[in-house]
Amino acid sequence: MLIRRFCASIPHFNLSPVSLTKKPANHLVVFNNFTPRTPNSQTPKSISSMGESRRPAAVPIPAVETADRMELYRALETSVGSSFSLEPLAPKPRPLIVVISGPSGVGKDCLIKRLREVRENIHFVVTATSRSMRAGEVNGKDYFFVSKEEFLTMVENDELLEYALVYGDYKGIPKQQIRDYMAKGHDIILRVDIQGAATLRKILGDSAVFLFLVAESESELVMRLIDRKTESKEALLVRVATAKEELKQMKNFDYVVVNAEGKLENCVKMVESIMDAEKAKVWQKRAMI
Ligand SMILES: Nc1ncnc2c1ncn2[C@@H]1O[C@H](COP(=O)(O)OP(=O)(O)OP(=O)(O)O)[C@@H](O)[C@H]1O
Repeated sequence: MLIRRFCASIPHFNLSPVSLTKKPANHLVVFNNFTPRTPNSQTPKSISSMGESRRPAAVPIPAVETADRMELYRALETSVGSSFSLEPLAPKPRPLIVVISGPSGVGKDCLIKRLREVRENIHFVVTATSRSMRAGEVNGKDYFFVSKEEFLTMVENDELLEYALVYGDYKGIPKQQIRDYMAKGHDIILRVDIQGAATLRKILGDSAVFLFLVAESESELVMRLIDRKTESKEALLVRVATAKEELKQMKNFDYVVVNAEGKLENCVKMVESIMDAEKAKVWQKRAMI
């Protein structure tokens, strides 16, 4: 019964009553109706077209308990009629575009900085901005700091995937950087505000992965902004009020990731897991920029 099922699973396998013969217990002999494939041989077009005289010889399959591993492997290979391929069974993962967004002060920069330290083959797209540099920031690493005029020229030349005026400053994503790194097989990380994420969703649709970063609570989010001490009291008020509205946009994202107080490492692991899962999908996203 088992042999019948095994044979039925093999293409071109003719399980006629004469196909199996009794042999000593340690050897199963299978007569099959194909020519083992060699570089110069072809699979027969149809079994019925083969004359009796061309039937291949019996292929003995040694007993599993006593057989040499490779001998058994080769016998199985011959019996199924083709060599077992060394090619990977999983399709090659495509480069991902990961959009990371969330309210101001939630920890987007911290998350991305750590992700870049722990994960290979990712490229963080350096955004162009017309805002002035903060203490500790490096031009070309954190942002490309440009004047308003230079920024608007980039817009005119269609060099930006998306751009927006955020709190009085322009921010935009250079297209060429994405193309260059995707061509090298790198995953692309984009950091945008909520407004930017909505625009990117319209442009990229489901071809990118959208992550919404949150603190464990609204209160914790406000504390983080206060502690960062980078905003004036007026700017702080705008960011806090905006954050309340932005939290409502969570539903437009694919994943929500919590960056809890003192738990940045967990947050990074979660993002890595999401990226790994996306890469293991049978139908992977294909982003075209
Ligand atoms: N898990 C965490 N626990 C405690 N503090 C954190 C955590 N993650 C980030 N922070 C702190 O929160 C503050 C805001 O972080 P960060 O600048 O990365 O936020 P952001 O989302 O990039 O903000 P913005 O959008 O305004 O640029 C920083 O002072 C950072 O050190």
